[in-house]
Amino acid sequence: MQIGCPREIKPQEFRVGLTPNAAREAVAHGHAVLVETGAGLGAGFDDDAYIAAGARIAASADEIFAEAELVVKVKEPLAQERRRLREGQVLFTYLHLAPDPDQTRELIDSGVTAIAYETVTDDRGGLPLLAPMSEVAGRLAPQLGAWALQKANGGRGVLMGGVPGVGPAEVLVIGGGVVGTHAARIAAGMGARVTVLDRSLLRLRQLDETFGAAFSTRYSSEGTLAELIDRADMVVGAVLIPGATAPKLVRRADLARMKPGAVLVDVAIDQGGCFETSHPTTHEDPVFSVDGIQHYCVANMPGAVPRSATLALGNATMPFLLALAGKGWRQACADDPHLRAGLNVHAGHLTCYAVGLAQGIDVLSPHLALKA
Ligand SMILES: NC(=O)C1=CN([C@@H]2O[C@H](COP(=O)(O)OP(=O)(O)OC[C@H]3O[C@@H](n4cnc5c(N)ncnc54)[C@H](O)[C@@H]3O)[C@@H](O)[C@H]2O)C=CC1
Ligand SMILES: CC(=O)C(=O)O
Ligand SMILES: [Mg+2]
Repeated sequence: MQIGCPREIKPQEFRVGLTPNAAREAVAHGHAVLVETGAGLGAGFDDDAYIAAGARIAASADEIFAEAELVVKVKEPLAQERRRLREGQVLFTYLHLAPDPDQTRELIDSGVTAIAYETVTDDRGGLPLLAPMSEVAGRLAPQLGAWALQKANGGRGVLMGGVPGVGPAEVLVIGGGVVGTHAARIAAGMGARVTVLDRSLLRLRQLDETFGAAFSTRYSSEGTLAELIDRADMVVGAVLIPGATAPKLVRRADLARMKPGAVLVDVAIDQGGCFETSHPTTHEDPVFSVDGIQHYCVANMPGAVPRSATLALGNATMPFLLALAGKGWRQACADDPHLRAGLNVHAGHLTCYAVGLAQGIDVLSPHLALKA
């Protein structure tokens, strides 16, 4: 199969969908690989690394979209990329469709078959293609939040770990999944006093058993949130209902009760955000203030560390990429219900229930899509 990997064009996005290692593996399995010139540069992979892996280099994204049967990317296609997609082509990337009606409509209209990394599942209830980027974003969240807490950056001027005689920052993490766990670990490691909220008692038990006294856990409810938000110097939003728009857990009225200059890091912004006052920002201009509360809402946080993030993503996507290229999407999705859970759009139909629910659009069951 012809696999194509364009350069990412989202502002400040330096990750790449295919590592030279993955290209080498695909070529070894008999596939042809076409990579846009310069696609890997931001992650530290030059064209020669891809050529050495057996790939060809394309001069433009147009060539990739025209030739590739399977397009592999990192971020959702932007409008100019969506215009190049066509029926019969398979797109394998993050999509985050629930909060994005324009993208949803244009992907449906294009006829493409789109498999979203973030809704592929595994047999332990996890999201194996979201997890590596959640690990990265979770570890970045306290580091970036600490930057936003600095006075010169508009924050409250609180040091995460405090100093002898002065208490540490209070960090509240809402959602104890992959992002939340990694954020809590790093914030606690920086010396902050950390509390993690989740609605899953099982998850809270696992965190307690694994991390002991490094941070506290509380059951997530409106009451607990109301109690803890007033004290927080930093709140990390890390909830997820897979595929769906994030629930709004902190309302604008709640900001008035918070400490002036406190920081909200809304990692869940790619699913619409879990703070009512959030809107997506970019690495170029990551922070804005509402009612004196700092908001960090970058929707592609791992793009800040493209080398680490590309390697981590490439490790996770490789087996699915090889299955899609080796068997074709239809057989690969028929054989693997977890990959099938990633199918979001096919031949003019939406095929993801959570997105359909969010946008009020009819959904074709992924099972039926295999026959369409
Ligand atoms: N901004 C960015 O660059 C990135 C954003 N993300 C996003 O971060 C979010 C979290 O991802 P993961 O940690 O991988 O998900 P996950 O599924 O591992 O964890 C989500 C947790 O939220 C909990 N939860 C759901 N509703 C809740 C509520 N009302 N109160 C408290 N907890 C609640 C769930 O029980 C679960 O433990 C997702 O929206 C994901 O797309 C992930 C990577 C990068
Ligand atoms: C998960 C995601 O959206 C990202 O890594 O940018
Ligand atoms: Mg994102």
